[in-house]
Amino acid sequence: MAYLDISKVGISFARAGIRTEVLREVDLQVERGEYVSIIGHSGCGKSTLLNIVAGLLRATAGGILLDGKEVNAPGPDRAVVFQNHSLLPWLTVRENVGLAVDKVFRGRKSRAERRDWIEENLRLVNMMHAAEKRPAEISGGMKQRVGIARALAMEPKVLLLDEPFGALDALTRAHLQDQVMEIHARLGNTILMITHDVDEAVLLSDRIVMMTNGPSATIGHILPIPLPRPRNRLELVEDAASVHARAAVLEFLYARHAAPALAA
Ligand SMILES: Nc1ncnc2c1ncn2[C@@H]1O[C@H](COP(=O)(O)OP(=O)(O)OP(=O)(O)O)[C@@H](O)[C@H]1O
Repeated sequence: MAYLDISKVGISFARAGIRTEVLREVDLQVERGEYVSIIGHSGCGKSTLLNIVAGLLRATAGGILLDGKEVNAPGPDRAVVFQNHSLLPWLTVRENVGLAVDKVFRGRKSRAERRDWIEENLRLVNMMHAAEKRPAEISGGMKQRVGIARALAMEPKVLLLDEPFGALDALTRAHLQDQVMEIHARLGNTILMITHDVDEAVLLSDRIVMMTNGPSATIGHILPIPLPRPRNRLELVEDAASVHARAAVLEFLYARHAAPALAA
């Protein structure tokens, strides 16, 4: 059985007496250590799917198993990083990460071990130099790095990234993508990431999951990205397999499943 097994998941919402089916029969198996991206037009249900995996929403059909255990509530085995950082503004960078570490490891690690663990994770994202700063005193990219450190510090079984680089400028985004690639290479995390960015999906993923448009969205196609790692963004620009993968995703999104407004 796959490490993360999303099986025939569906969800519908009722509003003013009308039921809308957002997702139908979503089937996805993710192996341990795999980096899987989900791409699809705005509103198709990507965040809804991620929130179901996070346990923040309950599927109305199907189910999810993580490492053989049913997912039906949020838990520290699934850490989420959102597009807009969710750091507590009154705490320092170190305290923000510390809060998560204390929650997960109190009773299992001593105070000194927890302090070292916080530092190790801040070092992993190159944020030790700003450990005593508060979120308002650091840049958007730095805040996302702290969010990633906080998520990694929980040692989740799966890291859920909801457009983690979406609000950043292009250069900061590239820098952070490289950092996440390095961390993934070093730690072997299992990652499920939502993105709108085709190049980002090709650069980072082992597989790209392409969603059809909603309502009743589902997985239209899953594209393996057979590029060797470590990957280098400059080399990929002219790499035939990379160019081919990019074209396949663009074709899916803009020819076969154009956004409703574009298709009209
Ligand atoms: N709690 C809810 N109640 C009612 N409708 C909801 C709820 N959550 C999501 N939806 C609807 O589900 C659909 C999918 O939303 P979702 O945010 O998952 O899409 P998305 O693909 O992540 O979009 P984007 O790329 O713009 O972030 C939308 O039509 C949204 O209005």
